[in-house]
Amino acid sequence: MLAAKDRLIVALDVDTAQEAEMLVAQLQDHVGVFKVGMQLFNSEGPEVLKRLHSLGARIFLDLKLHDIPNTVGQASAVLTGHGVYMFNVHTAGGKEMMEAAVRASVETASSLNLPRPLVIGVTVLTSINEEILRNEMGIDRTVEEQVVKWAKLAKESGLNGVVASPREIRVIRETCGNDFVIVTPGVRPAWSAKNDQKRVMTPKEAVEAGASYLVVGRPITAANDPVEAAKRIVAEMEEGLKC
Ligand SMILES: O=c1ccn([C@@H]2O[C@H](COP(=O)(O)O)[C@@H](O)[C@H]2O)c(=O)[nH]1
Repeated sequence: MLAAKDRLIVALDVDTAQEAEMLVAQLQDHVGVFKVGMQLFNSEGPEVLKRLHSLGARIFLDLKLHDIPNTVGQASAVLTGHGVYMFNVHTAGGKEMMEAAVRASVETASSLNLPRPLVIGVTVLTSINEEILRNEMGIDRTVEEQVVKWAKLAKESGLNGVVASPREIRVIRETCGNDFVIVTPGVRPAWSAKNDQKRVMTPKEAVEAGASYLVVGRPITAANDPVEAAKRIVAEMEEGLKC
């Protein structure tokens, strides 16, 4: 079983490689994975991955690919070639698109002799609630129903797991089993602000519910003392693992 620390993914939502490197240097003894998302990647390009890898960071590349199958397949091959630990696509892109991502990733990892990255499907973003789903997006299902529908499709398409809010973890586990990876943002300790996250739970609750990995950004990176914040979150996760 993964230790609490190894389940914590810190979102490096900063503009520069220098800021990201400082966070990695401070936090790498306290967390398992660092997430490079569209802000840092679009600002610094793939070079930032090399820089963070050279510090020993394990990277979740969160670019949420969503396009036609051929384009996503080709892009997945490129992302796999960067040697990342995990990357993601939108489940809303459909089965053919997800299968193309998995196929390209498996083939590229094998031809470059790299470990195969985890390919993860984003379901309903954690900033979306029932009202937004229905009134703005025109989806006539509950958030939970929609998340489960997409999680099943991700599993059928060969993905390793999904991104979902902590609130849907139990039902995804029941539907997709214990080996399915559940990566969960929308994690907020009682002592931090919710910001734009709508479907949240505490670190202890998310781990208790069965999360594989927790993604936490601002509660750590915007804290006065990021190391102390990460340690508090890991301690809360450890409580959850005991239950
Ligand atoms: O549904 C999703 C998918 C991705 N994210 C990403 O996770 C982090 C969360 O950061 P916080 O500062 O802890 O809110 C961020 O990089 C998002 O892009 C998500 O929040 N929800």
